[in-house]
Amino acid sequence: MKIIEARSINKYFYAPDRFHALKDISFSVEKGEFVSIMGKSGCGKSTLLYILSTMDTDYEGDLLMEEQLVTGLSHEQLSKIRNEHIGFVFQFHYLLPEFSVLENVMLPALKLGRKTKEEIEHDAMTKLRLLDIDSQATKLASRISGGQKQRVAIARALINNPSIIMGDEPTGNLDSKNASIVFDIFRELSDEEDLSLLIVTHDEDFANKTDRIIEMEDGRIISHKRE
Ligand SMILES: Nc1ncnc2c1ncn2[C@@H]1O[C@H](COP(=O)(O)OP(=O)(O)OP(=O)(O)O)[C@@H](O)[C@H]1O
Repeated sequence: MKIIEARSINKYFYAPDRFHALKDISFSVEKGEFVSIMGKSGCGKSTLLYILSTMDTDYEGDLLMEEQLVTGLSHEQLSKIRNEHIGFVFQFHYLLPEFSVLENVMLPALKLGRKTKEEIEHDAMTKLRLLDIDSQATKLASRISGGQKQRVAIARALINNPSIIMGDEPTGNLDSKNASIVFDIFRELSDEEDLSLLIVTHDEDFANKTDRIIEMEDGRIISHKRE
């Protein structure tokens, strides 16, 4: 099944001048597939991820999630889809420093309001165990290392059991040892949990180990390299 699909997406910016930022972008990510997006600075990677994650609705073309058209839905509907289907991991973890590790992971599920606090706490501990960071649960998020913070950010991205994880340089701020730990976690999530991953990276070693590399140049996809 296609978890996400872009059909002929074009994006223009109008300030200061008209600028064609994404040119006829078409591709899809299958269930359980681990895909990386590479390309020089300014080629449009973040702009594309912003559209695919349904945050930016100002584009031409169609976006489908789990084979349903999402282009044209209201902001409320999109926000629901985002919360239920997409987990985000960024270069900077954006954890709330004054909250505990456990509370940070619980937050997106509390926001969704589907389960009791006890159930959410149980789920959050399960995710923290999966990321092998449950021993840090009661610590303040500001009091753990950079690599640990990124693992907590991944646990948080997983809390609502999304079908896809999208990442904008999630290992960009980590040393090589921690970057490799985070990569291995992504690989395991793809192989064992059948989770789809779409990760923007500048790290060629990282990209070479994913299932497919989407290479961008000047707003276009110029190749799909399958490993
Ligand atoms: N809000 C905006 N208004 C005008 N132009 C923009 C805006 N946002 C991005 N751009 C332009 O669109 C192009 C793509 O930007 P984008 O941030 O997607 O690149 P990127 O590939 O993610 O780069 P990087 O690797 O440096 O993060 C760039 O030329 C950028 O200057």
